[in-house]
Amino acid sequence: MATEYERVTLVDHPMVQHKLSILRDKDTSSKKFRELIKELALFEGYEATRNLPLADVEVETPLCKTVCKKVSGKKLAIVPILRAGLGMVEGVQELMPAARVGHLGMYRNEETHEPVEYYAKLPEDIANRDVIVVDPMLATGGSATAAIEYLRKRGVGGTINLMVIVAAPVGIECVLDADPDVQIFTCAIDESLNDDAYIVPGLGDAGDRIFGTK
Ligand SMILES: O=P(O)(O)OC[C@H]1O[C@H](OP(=O)(O)OP(=O)(O)O)[C@H](O)[C@@H]1O
Ligand SMILES: O=c1cc[nH]c(=O)[nH]1
Ligand SMILES: [Mg+2]
Repeated sequence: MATEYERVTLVDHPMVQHKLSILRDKDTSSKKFRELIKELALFEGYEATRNLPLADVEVETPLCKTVCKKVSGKKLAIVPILRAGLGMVEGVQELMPAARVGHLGMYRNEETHEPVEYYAKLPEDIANRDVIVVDPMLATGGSATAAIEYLRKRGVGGTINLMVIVAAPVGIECVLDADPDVQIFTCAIDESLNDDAYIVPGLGDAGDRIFGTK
């Protein structure tokens, strides 16, 4: 559904809200957490690809020839922000098996909360692709903004969609201000950030919960 922000879509299907509630629960296991992140990424992917262009194709059914539609336009790349974004890749890949995957490694400095870039490996032809950046958490917006700026510097001139699971208003505003074209998809817009820049109520540290590191 539309939100107060022009370029932000809230994916609030009842099944999404149900799964998100389980994801937020501190007693949800790491295994279940990974499954839910993957499922939510698949559901969100439907929304993020809603406006993909279609072209006519001729198909011969067992009965006759007919004209149908197939997705056309630019090829896609999925770009997870490591680590937590990795948890969303498989869900989006189920929807778009042919999409290439690029990786951007970033972690937040615990004191300044600024993103530190430590890895990048993108498809060679990234400049010619539309991109879906995936990361479950949009907190201050520093990591997502840095990722989008990196992609623009690497020549991505077309569509960049950012898919997150939980977003804070300050993070949304940071990303929208930084890029005039980016579209954001999120399953929830939470209240605020705490003093450690964690989203409240949020779901904790997504990377640690996916990989069991804490
Ligand atoms: O909007 P921001 O304030 O930048 O915060 C969000 C970032 O923080 C988390 O990553 P983290 O730094 O915990 O790294 P990890 O995925 O390796 O755990 C999260 O997955 C985002 O990338
Ligand atoms: O709430 C938050 C904020 C940043 N990163 C997370 O994993 N969770
Ligand atoms: Mg983390």
